[in-house]
Parts: sequence; C-alpha cells; structure tokens
Amino acid sequence: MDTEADLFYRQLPKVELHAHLNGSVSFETMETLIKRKPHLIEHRMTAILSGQRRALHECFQVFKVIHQLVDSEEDILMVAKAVIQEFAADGVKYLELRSTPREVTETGLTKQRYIETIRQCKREEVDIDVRFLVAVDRRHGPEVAMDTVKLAEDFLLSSDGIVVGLDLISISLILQVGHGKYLLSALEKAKNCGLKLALHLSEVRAHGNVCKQNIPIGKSFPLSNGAFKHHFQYWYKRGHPCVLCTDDKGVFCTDLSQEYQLAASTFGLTQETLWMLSQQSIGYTFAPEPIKQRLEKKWVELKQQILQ
Ligand SMILES: CNc1ncnc2c1ncn2[C@@H]1O[C@H](COP(=O)(O)O)[C@@H](O)[C@H]1O
Ligand SMILES: [Zn+2]
Repeated sequence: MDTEADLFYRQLPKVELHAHLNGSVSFETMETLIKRKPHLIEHRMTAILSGQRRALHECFQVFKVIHQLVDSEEDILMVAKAVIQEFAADGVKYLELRSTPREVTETGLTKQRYIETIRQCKREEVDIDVRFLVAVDRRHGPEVAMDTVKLAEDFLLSSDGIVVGLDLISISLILQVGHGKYLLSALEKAKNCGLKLALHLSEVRAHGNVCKQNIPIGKSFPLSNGAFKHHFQYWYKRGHPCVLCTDDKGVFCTDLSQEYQLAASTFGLTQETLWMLSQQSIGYTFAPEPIKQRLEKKWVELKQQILQ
C-alpha cells in the first residue's frame, strides 16, 4: 500500500513528454501478449522480460522482443489503451506518446494503420489528454524519413490535433559526427508544415544550440542510473528548462511518480518545488494554447486540495 509520502507523488498532477509506446508496455501487458503468442517466446526471451531493472544494452534486446509481440492492429490497440490507462492511474494528466510506425506484411499492418490505431485509442472516461509524435529512426535512412514525415503531415491535418509532431531517434550520432545532412530536407519539410520537432540528444552534453535557444531538456532515462543523474543535475543547476519523463516505463520498470520521488530524494527538492517542476512542464508541451490553459487551471485547483 502507498505510504502518505508515496501518495503525494501519485496525486501530484504530472505531464509526461517523453514516452515511447513499446518501451512503456508494462510487465502485466507483456504477460497478456505472451499468452496470446506463446509460440514466439523462447526461454531466453522470458528471462529478458522478467521485469527486473536492466542495463541499457539489454533494453535494446527487449525492444526486439516487444516488436515481435506487438505486430498487429489489435496488439497496438491493446497496448496503447493499457499504456494510457497506466499513465492516467499514475496521475499523468497530459501525455505525449511517441512511436515508430511499422508495417508487418503477415498481419496486414501498415504504417498508416499503425498511427490511425493509436489515434483512436483514447477513451473518454480516462482523465488524461493524449497527443502523439511520429518517430523517425535515423538508422532507417533518408527515404523512410521523408515518407514518415509525409505520413505525419497527413495526420497533422486530419487527426483533430492528436498528431502534433515528429520525434527523431538515434540522433546523438548525427550531432557527434555530423552525418545529419541527408535528414535535413525531411526535417525542413516537417518544420514547414507545422509539425513540432523533438530530438533525442542522449549523452551529448551542453550542446550550444540547446543552451542558446532554451530548448527544454527532458530527462528521459531513469534517475536511478548514475550517468543520467549527473546529466539532469547539469542542466537543472543552470536553470535550464527541465522536464522529468520516463522514456520507457515498462522496459526500465519505473513510472513518473517514482521518477519525481527519485528527483526529490536525489536533489533534496521540496513538495512545492516538485509542484513547480510539474507545472512548468505544461509550458513545454506541444499542445495548443487552450489545452495548456486548461491544464494550468487543473494544476491550480488540485494544488489547493493536495498541497497544504
Ligand atoms: C535510452 N533510451 C532510448 N534510446 C534510444 N532509443 C530509444 C530509447 N528508448 C526507446 N527508443 C526507441 O523507441 C523504440 C521503442 O518504441 P516504439 O517501437 O517506437 O514505440 C526503440 O526500438 C528505440 O528505437
Ligand atoms: Zn527516448
């Protein structure tokens, strides 16, 4: 059962700006998926999925397994609904989910249906606003990047504001070795059509443009990892806009409440400061202005009830 202190973190209204759909699949959902497709699972895989803390290199193995388990519209609908429900139960009031659209010939899944399925999965009775970022993986090359931008653009125009932007993954290598040119035309197109852009910086530290343009930094790797603790502290101490996020709550066995709790104990933050940290994140969302105002109002109302 939650102690009183735990309860505060769960009740604290939160904004999640960096969650990968497949990395957010919980252990419980994974068990359901495994029951549905037992033929896919070898002994080695169940060990990988055992729900314990993992090193970064192991996480990428886990993604491969999850991708095998989630390969149809039906699966995507199931995991997206569960992930949204879990974030809502954790006190997240606004969620930006991101995912790399995949096509799977055997199940008839197309990239378009992949995005459409996620777009549809929000249920009215859950108190959470969900937006979606279409992820582009640099490793898939320039043509896929351009096709994905086009797809995202179509959805930007037709999804009632649910698809808000583009997420660039595997970006750190580009910044380090300067191989980004071929992606520029895709990015230019995305920017021109009004898609918001999110980048994965990984361990790239103190990047000049991030500082100059005050681009918000999302802490998206669990704070229990020493390297990322250092990273968050670096930006936070400089007064740079910082947002606590989970990245992959399923794969890293965490949730956003736990990340706030860890931030509090690691950096000695008061409840008032944590409240400010979560409220400030509203300003860094890709949501339209009226939604931000609605969230601000909610934070003010809840503060009276939760923070004495
Ligand atoms: C330190 N964390 C990370 N670093 C780099 N890439 C990550 C990541 N966490 C997630 N992904 C990217 O997101 C995919 C899974 O979600 P989707 O299938 O898109 O929903 C992974 O395959 C990887 O490409
Ligand atoms: Zn990420």
